[in-house]
Amino acid sequence: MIAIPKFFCNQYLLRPCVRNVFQRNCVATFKPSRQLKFSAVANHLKSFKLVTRNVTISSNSTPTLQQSKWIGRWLGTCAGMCFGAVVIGGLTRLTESGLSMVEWSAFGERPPLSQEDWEREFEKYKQFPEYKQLKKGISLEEFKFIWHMEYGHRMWGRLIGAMFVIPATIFWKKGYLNSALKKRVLIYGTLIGCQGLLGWYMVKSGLEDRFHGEADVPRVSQYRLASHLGSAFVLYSLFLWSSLHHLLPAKVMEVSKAAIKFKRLVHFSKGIVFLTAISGAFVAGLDAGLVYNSYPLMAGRLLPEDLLALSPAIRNFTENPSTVQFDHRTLGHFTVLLLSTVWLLSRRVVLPSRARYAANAVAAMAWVQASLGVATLLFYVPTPLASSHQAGSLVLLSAALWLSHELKNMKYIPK
Ligand code: HEM
Repeated sequence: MIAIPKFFCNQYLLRPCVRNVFQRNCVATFKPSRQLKFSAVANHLKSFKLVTRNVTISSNSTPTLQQSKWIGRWLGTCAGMCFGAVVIGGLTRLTESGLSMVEWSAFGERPPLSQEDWEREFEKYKQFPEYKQLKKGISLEEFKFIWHMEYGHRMWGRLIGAMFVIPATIFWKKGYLNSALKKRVLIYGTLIGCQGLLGWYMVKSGLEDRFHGEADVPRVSQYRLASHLGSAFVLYSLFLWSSLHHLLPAKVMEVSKAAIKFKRLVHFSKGIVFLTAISGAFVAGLDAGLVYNSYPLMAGRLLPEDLLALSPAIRNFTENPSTVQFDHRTLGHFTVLLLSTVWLLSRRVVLPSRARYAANAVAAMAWVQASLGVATLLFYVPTPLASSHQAGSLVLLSAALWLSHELKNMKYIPK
């Protein structure tokens, strides 16, 4: 039996007959009669160990196919849970619940159990600007609702932590993880921790005593909201990418120069989807979805009158709600145009069949997402539409990631 790590196949671009066996597995096995065919491969694998008389070339750096599947399922579950966290976080923001818990503890806050506990918690909330300026006079029942929304979001985050750490420890101990995976696990774990800290750092900005006057609405900093959402998107993307790597490995293909250009365009589009999503976070953070509720014009104009109202001009891009909405619309339009071009080009180049499905999904989702955005605007940001638009951005990003993952192993080999 001969076992060969997948990265080796990618690196050496093995002939198609050999590749087909390798693509699906991190480790491929062969009967002794076929060994000779792979002797050339074996020669390259000097750092691997010859074990049995059937020539087992094994590397402690490679999980088996079965182990790889389990790792893929685990990372896929973490990705799904991150998706859930983004949706719950969005609902928490849209129901104005995010500032109801005024304290934070890394290992979990104890929920109030008795009537006295609840009243004490409510009293604490009353000391902060959101209650004083926005929610004065709400009942204890209303407070309980917003408190539970925020509590649910925090606990979901901790559940992700547990869902990540427990299997990671088991897989690590059982030797399922090679050194590259161990590094990744450490990075992902750190990112999960940072995500929680960033969440609290964001909430703190809404609790500070810095809101004065009627027009000054107590809310979290749009910069911190965008960072919290952005890092959630990064974490989700890493989990999804690694899960695809284990469950749906990309085909190794020799392709034309045009296909390589297409691959670069897909990478660029993925970046633009991410950028558009971050600009959306600024719209959400400044409640900029409520400043111009007409489409395609903004109060009858292509460019809003107050586009550069703040000085210095650079501040407008992150602090002026009109400019922030304008930028997000423009980026949204550009995203749709770009992804439609990707779809058109995908018909003209030779691609793996799954990549074609992914290109269809990306283009269709871009149109759905833009339509949801327009509807959110025209109906003055109702919670169900705004939440669907937010979830749609993750679906769109997932489709873009899937497409670029399918193209990952396409290589151009000059003749
Ligand atoms: C097609 C690419 C688009 C993507 C990837 C995208 C993504 C996003 C994201 C991630 C948010 C933040 C949601 C949140 O944190 O709650 C957002 C908010 C928003 N987007 Fe988009 N968007 C796109 C297109 C559009 C278009 C074309 C429009 C309208 C012309 C639009 C209007 C809005 C509005 C009004 C909000 C604020 C909603 C709120 O306050 O919750 N979007 N977008």
